[in-house]
Amino acid sequence: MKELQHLNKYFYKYRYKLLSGVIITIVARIFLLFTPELVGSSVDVIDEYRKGIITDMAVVKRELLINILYIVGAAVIGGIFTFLMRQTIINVSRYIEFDLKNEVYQQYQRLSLDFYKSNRTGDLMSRISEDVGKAREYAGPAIMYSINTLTLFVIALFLMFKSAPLLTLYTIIPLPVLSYLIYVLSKTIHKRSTIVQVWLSKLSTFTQESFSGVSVIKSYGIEEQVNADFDTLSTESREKNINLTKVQALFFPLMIFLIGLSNIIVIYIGGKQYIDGEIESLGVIAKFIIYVNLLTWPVATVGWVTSVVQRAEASQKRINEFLKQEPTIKNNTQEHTTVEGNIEFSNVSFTYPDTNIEALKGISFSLKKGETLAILGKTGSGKSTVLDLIGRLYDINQGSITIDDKPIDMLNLNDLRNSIGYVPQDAFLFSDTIKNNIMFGKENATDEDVINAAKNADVHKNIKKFSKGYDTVLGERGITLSGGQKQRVSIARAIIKSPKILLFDDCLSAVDTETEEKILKNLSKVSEGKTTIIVSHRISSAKNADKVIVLDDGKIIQSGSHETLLNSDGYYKELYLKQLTEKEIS
Ligand SMILES: Nc1ncnc2c1ncn2[C@@H]1O[C@H](COP(=O)(O)OP(=O)(O)OP(=O)(O)O)[C@@H](O)[C@H]1O
Repeated sequence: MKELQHLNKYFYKYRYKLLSGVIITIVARIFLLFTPELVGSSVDVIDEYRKGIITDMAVVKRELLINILYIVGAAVIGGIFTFLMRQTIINVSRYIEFDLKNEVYQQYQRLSLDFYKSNRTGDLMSRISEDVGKAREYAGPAIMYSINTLTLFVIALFLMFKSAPLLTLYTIIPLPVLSYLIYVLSKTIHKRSTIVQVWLSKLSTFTQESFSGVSVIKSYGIEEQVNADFDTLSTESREKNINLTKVQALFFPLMIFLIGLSNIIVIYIGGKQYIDGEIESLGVIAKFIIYVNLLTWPVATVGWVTSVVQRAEASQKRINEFLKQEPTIKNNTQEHTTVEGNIEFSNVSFTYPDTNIEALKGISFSLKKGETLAILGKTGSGKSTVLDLIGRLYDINQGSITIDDKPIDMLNLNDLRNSIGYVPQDAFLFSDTIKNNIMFGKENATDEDVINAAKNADVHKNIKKFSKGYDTVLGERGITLSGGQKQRVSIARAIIKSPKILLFDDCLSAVDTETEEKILKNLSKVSEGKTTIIVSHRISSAKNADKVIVLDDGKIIQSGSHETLLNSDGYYKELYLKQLTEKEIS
């Protein structure tokens, strides 16, 4: 129960709702317990009439009618309170589930990139859905059924002991056995349903992938192979489901068997005691039969609740492990920082913590506010890493990075990131309208801002061609943009917020050189006064930059302006000549 203590703050938050739920539960159960006593007294009235103690039939009828009215009244009021019981306690558990999901989600947002590298997306999803769901079962149903059982048990046993102590002892003998068996059964059901879930998720991942990759499957003509694989998976999944149904099917027969057993004990022992004169009336046997039936469910839930609490404890443990993690990239100051855009790298080295790859080795360069730097180099030479370090997605291992002469880790992290417009190598767009995808960079942007940004990214004309224009929905169930269009929407998103620092990571690779030329021309206007870094494989993107650096295996092998680099032998000049020839040929 140690891990579940995390939920106590939520219980406290909803203490009034919870308390009213507890009271309502107790009241609901009390009304339920009127029935056995009333049935018992009805049977007694009939018995007394048969024995001649009551001689007037009208008295019998009146007594029975009153009892029936009480039973119906108690059932109606009990029913209303049972409804309210669910409305309070189960609702509280839904509120707690909502809060806990938000808490986990906010923690996900807080954590740094390395956290996402070391945890699989599936795991992150299941913490926030399945594990939170299991914790909810503890916060709602488990508590509700526990109070339910406790109230019923205490009051029913008191009433039963009062009228026939020995019979009570015999009657409750099978109940702990029932509770234990239900506990074992619930655990087995849980184990098997977890396996079913695993297979279900394998099936849905497989199906999802085969839908997304349908063009590859069709073009390779491997439909039959895919069908066969699906068949194997679904057969296995069916077997697991059948295994689960087998144990689930035991649940009710077991309950009915044990209720039957208790009934037999009541009738046999109760009957014997009645004959021997140890019980004063037949009504006792009648009401005991009802008590047994009333107690069976709550007793069964003791076993169920035990296994729910165990599961919730395990789930909450996994959730707590995530909640306890601290982001590796910390915001070291709450003071606001205004960023001007002067960037300096001094002898910076960086090794990725997860792969131990030394991506940068002793990099130094400086950029004044408003200057443009182009970074070129072979694939894997460390270009994107330089941009990631400016956004402080990672902290460096050696050397120093300063922004406006302040160490980067002493700037307010949110202010730093807000002053950066970053266009990643793989443009990521949300399944939302084009307008919202662009506005993502600036919440309060006007339509005019959106259009201007799209124009500068040279994607306005493309967007206008869609029948719904800027309201076109992208992604699943929406339009799929071409690689170049995605890149340009992503550029529009970065420039709309007019940031102090613009980082373009090879984001013109999917557009033709003519469009590239146009975008670069627009960007030179947009980026006026802003520090800009363009990572590229093309000389055309670098030629107008104030400075160029060429990286190779994490080191700077050339630096200077376009002109100076063209005048010296090396990677830059070779690339220039190669791309010049390609252009001439095309
Ligand atoms: N997130 C990461 N985690 C671990 N290693 C990484 C990560 N990103 C890059 N690397 C490694 O760091 C090195 C530099 O990668 P980087 O992406 O900076 O190169 P790049 O020059 O931008 O390459 P490209 O031109 O292909 O985009 C590579 O060896 C790469 O495998």
